Amino acid sequence: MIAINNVHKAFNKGKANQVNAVNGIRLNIQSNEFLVIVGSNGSGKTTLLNLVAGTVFPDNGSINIDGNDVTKTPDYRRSQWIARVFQNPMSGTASDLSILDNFRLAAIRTKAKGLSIGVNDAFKQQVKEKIATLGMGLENKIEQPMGTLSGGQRQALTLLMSVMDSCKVLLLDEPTAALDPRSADVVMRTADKLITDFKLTAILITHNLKDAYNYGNRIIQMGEGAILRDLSGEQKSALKQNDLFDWFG
Ligand SMILES: Nc1ncnc2c1ncn2[C@@H]1O[C@H](COP(=O)(O)OP(=O)(O)OP(=O)(O)O)[C@@H](O)[C@H]1O
Repeated sequence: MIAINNVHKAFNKGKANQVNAVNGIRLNIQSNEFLVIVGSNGSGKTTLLNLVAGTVFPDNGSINIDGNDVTKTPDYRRSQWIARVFQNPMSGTASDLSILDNFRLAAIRTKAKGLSIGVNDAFKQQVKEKIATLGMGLENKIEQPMGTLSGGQRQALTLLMSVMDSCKVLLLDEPTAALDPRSADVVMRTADKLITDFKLTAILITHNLKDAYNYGNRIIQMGEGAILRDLSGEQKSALKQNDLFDWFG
């Protein structure tokens, strides 16, 4: 689904403060793979995600998504394949608008899966049914402004709106970093369920080693712009949580 072929990305190129953020990475991510990326601060995780999303272009190498060479394709044109959820729960939705209106906007923007656009009761009912699948009781609050919800509730709705798009790839950049542990737990479980239900290919960046252990079917550790470890399937299942802590020893 995603092929990253010998990709390099340096910042401040040719200057004394040049940083080789991504340093010749080769990575093939299969359809339905849920890849977790861990690594120390500054190891290049977000830059790698930005390269996949198209907000940053590589200096060399190529990137393919779903069989298309997207190396020079800007992010807004990659959104036909890719949805992205950021750390900040405020970044994905409009605070002053109701939950319903946020879904209406998302439906207009993306021709969201399973939603026919309109102001009628049928649309409202469809939104309620989608939101009910989160199991958070938010289907009874759809007239409430988004800004009145907690960060966790908002992040769960952002996730739902993102994946209802026709996307095949979900990028999660520390989606729970701003949340309390309980909300973080709800959001991660929601993400996991949506990834399974919508058969998505997903990449999660996290500093939470418990989440890195519990979620995903492949894990890579990055260091200095390179992949230090890459474990998938049974190798990941065989990992102990302490092994992950040892990686950062
Ligand atoms: N736009 C930029 N301009 C200059 N340097 C940058 C830019 N973006 C990233 N870098 C540098 O590239 C390196 C990798 O940064 P990146 O954000 O990808 O790391 P990260 O692993 O996601 O870190 P963290 O865990 O702290 O979020 C860092 O040294 C960072 O300072």
